[in-house]
Amino acid sequence: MPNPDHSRPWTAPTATSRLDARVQLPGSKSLTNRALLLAALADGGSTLHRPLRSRDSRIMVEGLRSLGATIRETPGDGRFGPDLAVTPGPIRGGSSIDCGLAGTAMRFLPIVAALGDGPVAFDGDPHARERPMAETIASLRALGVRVDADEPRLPFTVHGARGPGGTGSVRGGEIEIDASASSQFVSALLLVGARFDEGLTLHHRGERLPSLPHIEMTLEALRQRGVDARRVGDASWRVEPGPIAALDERIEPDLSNAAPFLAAVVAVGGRVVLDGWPRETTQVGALLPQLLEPFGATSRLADGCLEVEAVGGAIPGASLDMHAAGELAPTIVALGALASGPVEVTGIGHIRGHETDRIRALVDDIAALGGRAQSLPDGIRVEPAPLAGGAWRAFDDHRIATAGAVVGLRVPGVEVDDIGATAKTIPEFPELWAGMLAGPGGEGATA
Ligand SMILES: O=C(O)C1=C[C@@H](OP(=O)(O)O)[C@@H](O)[C@H](O)C1
Ligand SMILES: C=C(OP(=O)(O)O)C(=O)O
Repeated sequence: MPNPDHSRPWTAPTATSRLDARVQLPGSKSLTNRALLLAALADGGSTLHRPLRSRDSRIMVEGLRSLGATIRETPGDGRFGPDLAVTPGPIRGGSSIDCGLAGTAMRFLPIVAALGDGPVAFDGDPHARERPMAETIASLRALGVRVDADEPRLPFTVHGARGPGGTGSVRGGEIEIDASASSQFVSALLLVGARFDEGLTLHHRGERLPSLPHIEMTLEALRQRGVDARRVGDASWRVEPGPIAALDERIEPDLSNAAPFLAAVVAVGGRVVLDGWPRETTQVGALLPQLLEPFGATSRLADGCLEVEAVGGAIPGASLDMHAAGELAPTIVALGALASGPVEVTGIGHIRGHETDRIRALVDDIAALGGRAQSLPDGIRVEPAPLAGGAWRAFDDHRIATAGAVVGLRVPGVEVDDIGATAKTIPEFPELWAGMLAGPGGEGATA
């Protein structure tokens, strides 16, 4: 699926007054794509209310349609578009799926394809071919599923177990993988494991396990659908075989995409209220109030909204281990570029395999503005330095693009080369950002 908004240059607006804004964010990518996939494997029809509508969710919708699900748009009550009604069908082969740059699609859909009745070819954007995929291929082979792959990455073809020469079904049982490069390898197998004859017992053996909250999200999504799914050891999980119940679900706003809006409060000072902040959630973005505290932000959850306040001015330095929340790291590093003390973020070596090599991208972008950032074996360190306007390259990465927006709040003339990269998970970003800066008075920024 081509990226429709490719290369849209954008001058990041600079804030001219303290923030006073209320923001409503579109649905969570991680929750939407899990709900879509589980609905396609369920025992009846499900409706997703207020789903995310973005490139990554469209890729998941198209992929599941190719694999046999019927997915229709139905009128919704959300600001960001229609609901999605999903009717499962027998998993079928015979298609090609373009995963774009969506990690959830490229890791989750091949495991679904293993249940099908023929070959399914997977590919993606040029950079998707560089993202780690070895464990997807190895785990399918360990499950007895044939995968044709010249290299341990995209493109490859999965031969569904019900197809010619297949074993008729995926038996499941006990397997071991190394999920050091991505928690999505674990989530993918757990999401589909209930449809294996013997369910699945999965062990991770490797030097680190990033993004544990995303695995917890997977387990919870399964349990909400009546599947017995649980952690059975430090890095071991079990999913019992059985039906996946249909479920109508209202998708929470994307709390990870709240990161730049909340970082803006630290950068500029003032107050931002985020609507629809869940009291309980499995989203890793729920850690944001705690992550922003060392930078001087205070947060309050009341009446279903999160209110974040900061005084503005000098941003203190900080040292954070973000292994559980790597997807939030680019935003924190952007604050680091504006801080008056050193900011070090560690535990995030694996984000070199995200949409782009995020550590390199951030080091280069900060350097291009005259800043001082340095790559560490498992992270990044930013030293205080005066910044000047200049080019900020997005590298097709939504979170690098929005990190540029955060820096631009205090540095006039930051030119993000491709704000269209935000179409991956938050296509409305430029409008929402402008709305936040305009505030109730409508005069909070220079463009
Ligand atoms: O399962 C998911 O929905 C995700 C898991 C995480 O992946 P990694 O473990 O590769 O970081 C996260 O960074 C990504 O944005 C979404
Ligand atoms: C790493 C991310 O995405 P993906 O799902 O493509 O891995 C992300 O959104 O920060």
